[in-house]
Amino acid sequence: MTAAPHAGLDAALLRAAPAEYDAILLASFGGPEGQDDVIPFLRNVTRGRGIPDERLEEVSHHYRANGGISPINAQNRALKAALEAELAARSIKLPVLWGNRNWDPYIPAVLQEAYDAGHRRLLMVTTSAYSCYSSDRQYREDIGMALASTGLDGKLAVDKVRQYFDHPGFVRPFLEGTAVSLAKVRAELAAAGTPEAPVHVLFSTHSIPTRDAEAAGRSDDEPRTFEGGSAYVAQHLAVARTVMAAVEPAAVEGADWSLVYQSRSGAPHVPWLEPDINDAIADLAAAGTKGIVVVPLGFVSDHMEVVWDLDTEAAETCAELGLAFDRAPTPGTHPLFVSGLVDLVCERTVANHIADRPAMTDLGPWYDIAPAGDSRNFRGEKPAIAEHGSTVGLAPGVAALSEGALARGGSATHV
Ligand SMILES: CC1=C(CCC(=O)O)c2cc3nc(cc4[nH]c(cc5[nH]c(cc1n2)c(C)c5CCC(=O)O)c(CCC(=O)O)c4C)C(CCC(=O)O)=C3C
Ligand SMILES: [Fe+2]
Repeated sequence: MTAAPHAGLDAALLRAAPAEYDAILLASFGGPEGQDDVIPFLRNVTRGRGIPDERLEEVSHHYRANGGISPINAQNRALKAALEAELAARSIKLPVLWGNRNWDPYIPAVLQEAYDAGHRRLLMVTTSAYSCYSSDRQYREDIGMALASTGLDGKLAVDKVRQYFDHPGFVRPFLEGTAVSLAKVRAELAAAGTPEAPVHVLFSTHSIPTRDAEAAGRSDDEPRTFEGGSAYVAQHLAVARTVMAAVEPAAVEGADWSLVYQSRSGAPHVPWLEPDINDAIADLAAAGTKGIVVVPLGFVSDHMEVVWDLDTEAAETCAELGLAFDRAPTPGTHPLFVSGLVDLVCERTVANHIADRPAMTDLGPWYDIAPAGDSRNFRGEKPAIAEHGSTVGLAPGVAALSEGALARGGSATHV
């Protein structure tokens, strides 16, 4: 047992009492499904920033090269089906609705359909595990804005499960995958006659602006310092360490590891998290590393960021430098991940309630209700659900998340 996270706040305020939900909302990013969708999709992603289509065309090359198709929607359809099967196997009668932030089926339409079908209280599960604006608050704002644009605020309640970066259902598939990838790279080096050659594990996640990282997982009322300067970095470091500690000692022997970043965009003068994975690979090669295992720790499925930036670009960097390379799988529809997501739902439900809140790092279990101001939106704050003191997305009769809606919702277990 370790100190409770968010020691400066009453931890009970960040735990939601179990409630009676009538559907699960699987919320994701969305992606284009053909060449004609690419520019409209990118306009959605960069909405409100006035980026000209010519500039959008420049960032579209990975979609263009793949027939204009992102793998992400197919992966979410598969995840939805897997969740439905797991719920049915446990006799949990909650339908799974699917909605995206940037492509059809769009979240506002899905909320309207849910309401028209008689649903009144949804529990959102996102395809995003860590804390930062893009992976947490932006989803909560998009629900807030959708409730406003549909006029459903006060009629349809939407809550959200905690960020699950250190839930065993998310971590264990990486643990398995890292061991397998290490064995493959070792075998390749052995076949080349250099079984003792140094191998390095690169845990890779999405780079974000440094300012966004620093605002992640904290509020102005609760100044708190994190390893690496932010909750976003600290969460990744803690999970990476957990994975390395759990992988077979023989497999990790002689293998060092580090956290690296990928998929940077934005203006060059704005600082983002570094080092970039390709720079890190070049530095490691110069220092004598002969094999690279890439673990896409920041991602839930093998979407475009993974298949392009890792399987294409990082793999090419390794090939050019003569390094052995293997990329571990993302959780995708791994049975442990699917059942872990259902467990996260059951933490919040009255029926089939699970009181245990497992977490594999000292940082978790992360909160159900974000502290006020958490993961700030520097482009202008919007109303967000699942935030302490917010009145958006609440069930009728619930005054505010700072009052009667909250109670200590079970106990934390570090596993
Ligand atoms: C932290 C994070 C995640 C992980 C958490 C999560 O999963 O949510 C994530 C996921 C994803 N990002 C994706 C795609 C894009 N992200 C962009 C732009 C940006 N992402 C950012 C951050 C993140 N992004 C940021 C700080 C920007 C800069 C602009 C801005 O401040 O918004 C752009 C615009 C063009 C460009 O700038 O390159 C695109 C097209 C897709 C779909 C992939 C597919 O189609 O398979 C997915 C899953
Ligand atoms: Fe992104």
